[in-house]
Amino acid sequence: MAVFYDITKLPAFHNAVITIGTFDGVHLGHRAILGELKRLAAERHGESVVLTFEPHPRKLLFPDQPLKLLTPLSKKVSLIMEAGIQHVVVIPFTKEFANLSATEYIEQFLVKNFHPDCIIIGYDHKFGHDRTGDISLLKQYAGKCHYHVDEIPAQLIDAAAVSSTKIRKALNDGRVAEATHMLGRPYSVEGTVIAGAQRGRTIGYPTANIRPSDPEQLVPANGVYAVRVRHNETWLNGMLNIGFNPTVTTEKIRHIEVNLFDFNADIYNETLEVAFISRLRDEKKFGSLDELKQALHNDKETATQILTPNP
Ligand SMILES: Cc1cc2nc3c(=O)[nH]c(=O)nc-3n(C[C@H](O)[C@H](O)[C@H](O)COP(=O)(O)O)c2cc1C
Ligand SMILES: Nc1ncnc2c1ncn2[C@@H]1O[C@H](COP(=O)(O)OP(=O)(O)O)[C@@H](O)[C@H]1O
Repeated sequence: MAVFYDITKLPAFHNAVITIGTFDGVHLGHRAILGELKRLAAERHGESVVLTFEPHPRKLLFPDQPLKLLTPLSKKVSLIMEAGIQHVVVIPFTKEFANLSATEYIEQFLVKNFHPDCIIIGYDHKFGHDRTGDISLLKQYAGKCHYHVDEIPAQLIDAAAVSSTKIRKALNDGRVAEATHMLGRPYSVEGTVIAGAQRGRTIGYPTANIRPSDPEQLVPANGVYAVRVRHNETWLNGMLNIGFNPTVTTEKIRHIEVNLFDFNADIYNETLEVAFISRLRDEKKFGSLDELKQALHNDKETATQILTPNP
């Protein structure tokens, strides 16, 4: 099992069964493809290999359109590995790479580097300069280049009814439970605990301020959420606010802060992973600190109900 970042230093894979994609989010649609890759690799006595791109192609092709991602590269790689794939190759998505014609992509990139036994791709996958390559071109070259093509049919991809874009939209609207359904796991963001204004403890709700480790990762819509939080190897329940804390400040600085239940420790500079379970409400400007405290009390009750498994 290994991750390769340098395409000039690849081992000779044995009967490589490969698939290619950006896989942002490693959602249920991606998982269907990874499952097929695993199954075919076993059937053909080959090694399973996922080729993925970094940076995300849209960042290079459309630099003016901001794009926040669902999974930082390290998370994406570990999710693919956890799905049981043997090798992940990270391909630098450069201008030069994007400019390969569809036939160069097949012969100079895929065949020369991987000598694939089998290539698995979705029925609608496009590749090469201007995305002119498709599955029929790949099939045309199969005999000459000694590989098989395995097509993931529309039913399998569409059955998942999932796309990275749909998940980004759901999260940007705060619909985190819908994101969970499409991802097959709760959406999560990892970050470091930084110092805040130290007001939280004075109102009885200390809140760890989180700075995401990857500034390119999507942070869900402003609002209050029930969350599970990983601190080292332990998962804790908590409630989290994303927003501008309008009750206590007029500064337009977006904060992400979490109050952990049944927890009391100084965790400045430590790493937390926040998994978004349920949206509770919008952030509000309350008339007083007492009203804010009352709201936090209610949020804690609601979050506890949501996060506690029914007996
Ligand atoms: C679950 C939760 C919900 C919150 N909801 C609001 C809110 O609706 N409006 C608001 O102004 N601040 C809200 N806050 C933020 C508090 O204003 C903030 O935690 C407090 O001022 C402490 O800030 P500090 O950690 O920077 O000291 C919320 C915080 C949490 C943890
Ligand atoms: N239950 C808890 N939930 C969140 N943070 C806690 C908790 N107990 C202790 N802490 C610590 O207190 C800090 C938050 O206190 P707070 O007064 O809100 O200060 P700050 O404004 O610097 O975040 C956290 O960063 C963490 O180190």
